[in-house]
Amino acid sequence: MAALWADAGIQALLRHEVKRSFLDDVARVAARGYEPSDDDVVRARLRTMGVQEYRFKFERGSESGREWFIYDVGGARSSRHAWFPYFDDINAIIFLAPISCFDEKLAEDPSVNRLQDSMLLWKAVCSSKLLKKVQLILFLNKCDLLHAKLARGVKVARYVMTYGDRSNDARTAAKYFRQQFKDLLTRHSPEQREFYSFLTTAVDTKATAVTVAAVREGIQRNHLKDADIL
Ligand SMILES: Nc1nc2c(ncn2[C@@H]2O[C@H](COP(=O)(O)OP(=O)(O)OP(=O)(O)O)[C@@H](O)[C@H]2O)c(=O)[nH]1
Ligand SMILES: [Mg+2]
Repeated sequence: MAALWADAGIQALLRHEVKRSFLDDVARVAARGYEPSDDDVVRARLRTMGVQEYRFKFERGSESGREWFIYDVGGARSSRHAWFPYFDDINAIIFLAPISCFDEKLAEDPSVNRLQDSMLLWKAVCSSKLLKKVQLILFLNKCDLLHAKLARGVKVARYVMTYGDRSNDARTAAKYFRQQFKDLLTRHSPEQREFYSFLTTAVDTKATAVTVAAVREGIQRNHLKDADIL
């Protein structure tokens, strides 16, 4: 199932158009009575401080009465220590890695490459004994920006030495990064586990809703299997 979705992600990636910025929309945003749309909300930069908890209770459908707890954790280095108390009793981690950032540095440490930092963090999560039973789901995010960056002529091989003479298109680059993350999971997980990955553009709310629905189903199925209900 994961592979199927990932391929769908590649198609979406190749079709993707770059999102507009707030500056393109200044008249609308500055108008009296402006109300942010869903697109505006996902385009806002709102740094997560510490950990934010969200609870959802389904009122209808097959999941009626079931409650989900979602914890959004800050990804900045100074926020990561706050994650550990939440490792105890979770079913799944959705890990977002920005694949367009292969040529960027961390704001908190300009000597560190952002994608490299994501990979090291992913490796640490995969290696954790505390998390060995937790389902890990990787979102290779910011595919629209990856596409735009490569179309502008930025060369992956200039920043990622191991990229070699592979083609400098978004599809090849995304596949290459996905394989790197997969290798880390395979090599560093304390127990064998499945690699679930999706190519995402989080600001594309329609496509993301489809991905999230698939992920939700996958987590649910895993949970029921673990509880021996399936
Ligand atoms: N173009 C584009 N922008 C994205 C995408 N995903 C996130 N962004 C933008 O990236 C910025 C940062 O997003 P946040 O959600 O604040 O990032 P975060 O990873 O939660 O950061 P922390 O809360 O500090 O951990 C926002 O302006 C988002 O709109 C994407 O797939 N494509
Ligand atoms: Mg955040």
